[in-house]
Amino acid sequence: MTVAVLSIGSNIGDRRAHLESVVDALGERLIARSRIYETPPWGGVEQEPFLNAILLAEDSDWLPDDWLALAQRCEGAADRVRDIRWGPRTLDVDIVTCHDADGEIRSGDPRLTLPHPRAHERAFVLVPWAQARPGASLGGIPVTELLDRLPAAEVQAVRPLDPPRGW
Ligand SMILES: Nc1ncnc2c1ncn2[C@@H]1O[C@H](COP(=O)(O)OP(=O)(O)OP(=O)(O)O)[C@@H](O)[C@H]1O
Ligand SMILES: Nc1nc2c(c(=O)[nH]1)N=C(CO)CN2
Repeated sequence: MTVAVLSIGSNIGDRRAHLESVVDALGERLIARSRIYETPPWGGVEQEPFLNAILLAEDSDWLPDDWLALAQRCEGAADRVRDIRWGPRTLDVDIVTCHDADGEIRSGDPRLTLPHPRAHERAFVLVPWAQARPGASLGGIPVTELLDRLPAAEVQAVRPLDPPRGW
């Protein structure tokens, strides 16, 4: 059994529909989801704002590779093209972390690095995650503490869409 924390983001086309497509693909695996946040682009590329959210999902048989395969299927279905690193995209699905019965799974494999090596420095990941799971931690450090380490302006710029409309 594994539980995965998925970060989903979109800044091209029908951003909300792209996020919803991952909820649909997860089906009964979905166990929790954050609200949807509008977030300034992270990573230095000038582009439109993103919508971001965090999804938590569970499967009794799946291994980390199965979560990556689902992420890549969803990106493919959204006609995701890989061009500029950290550039605009219809849909980005990252595996932030994955737990099994023994705890947080660690992997240095570049095809699937766990926990995600940049998640701890991204307010667009940490803010929704803390909202969906107030006690969450990453690499043994509480998400709220990771947030305290980021510039306050970056954290404050991650704003929930208003009104929530079901999310
Ligand atoms: N934890 C992970 N989650 C998702 N993809 C990962 C992970 N670790 C490694 N990868 C690999 O990273 C590759 C590039 O992913 P992608 O193009 O989505 O990167 P990116 O979103 O531009 O950047 P970032 O990884 O910083 O979010 C994927 O092909 C995938 O195999
Ligand atoms: N705010 C925000 N910025 C990003 C995002 C994202 O999902 N949200 N994804 C990126 C792709 O790697 C690059 N920058």
